[in-house]
Amino acid sequence: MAVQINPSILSADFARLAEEAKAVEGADWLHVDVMDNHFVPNLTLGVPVVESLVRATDTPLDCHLMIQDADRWAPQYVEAGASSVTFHAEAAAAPVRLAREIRAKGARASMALKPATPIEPYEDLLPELDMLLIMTVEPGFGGQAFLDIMLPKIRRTRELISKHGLELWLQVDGGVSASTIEQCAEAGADVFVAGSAVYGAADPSAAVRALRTQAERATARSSWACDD
Ligand SMILES: O=C(CO)[C@H](O)[C@H](O)COP(=O)(O)O
Ligand SMILES: [Fe+2]
Repeated sequence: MAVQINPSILSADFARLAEEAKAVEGADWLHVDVMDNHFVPNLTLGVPVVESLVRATDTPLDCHLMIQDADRWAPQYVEAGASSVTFHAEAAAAPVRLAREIRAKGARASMALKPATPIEPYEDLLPELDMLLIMTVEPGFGGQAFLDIMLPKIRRTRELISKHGLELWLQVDGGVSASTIEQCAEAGADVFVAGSAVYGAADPSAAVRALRTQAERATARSSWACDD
């Protein structure tokens, strides 16, 4: 699968969301961080803003729900027009049922793991998912330092994906930048969320292109991609 770069609008100017979304057209997806001030200690946006963003950009929306009661809310983000919906494993009472509901409503189903949540208990669920998100910071805020202690979990997840012959995408989110994206790609990630590294740059589109080039080069020299 080709490398994908997903700018996170968490680091954009929320008073100019439509313009900020257009500033990264050419990216694969627009990553939208939904926070409820319960699952994480921060509050961002909800369904009405997602509906407006869908109308404001041609880039498909990758909604990352950092909210409690994911079983109740995630389907509403599909109805709002999100093309991919990620719920947290820690916030879903019935993750298999929820993933099936998201797919049945027409979006890609994705599950996220906080840094302290291991992948191993979820091995049998992987075929139910289109993407697995490994958080490389504690969720809640942009601009945090990348947790390189997550690299072994990325490697183990890539091994499970290969072992089961799955098409599952492996996303990393948090502290992904020019300094860290190559380690993530070499470990096995193929979808990269970048907030501050894109919106903090003078030219966000150029930052997306530069990150893509770095990730493609790192993937090409990685052992996991060569094994395919
Ligand atoms: O989910 C998130 C935080 O919980 C964000 O997507 C993430 O932190 C992006 O910001 P940055 O690239 O600046 O770390
Ligand atoms: Fe995110």
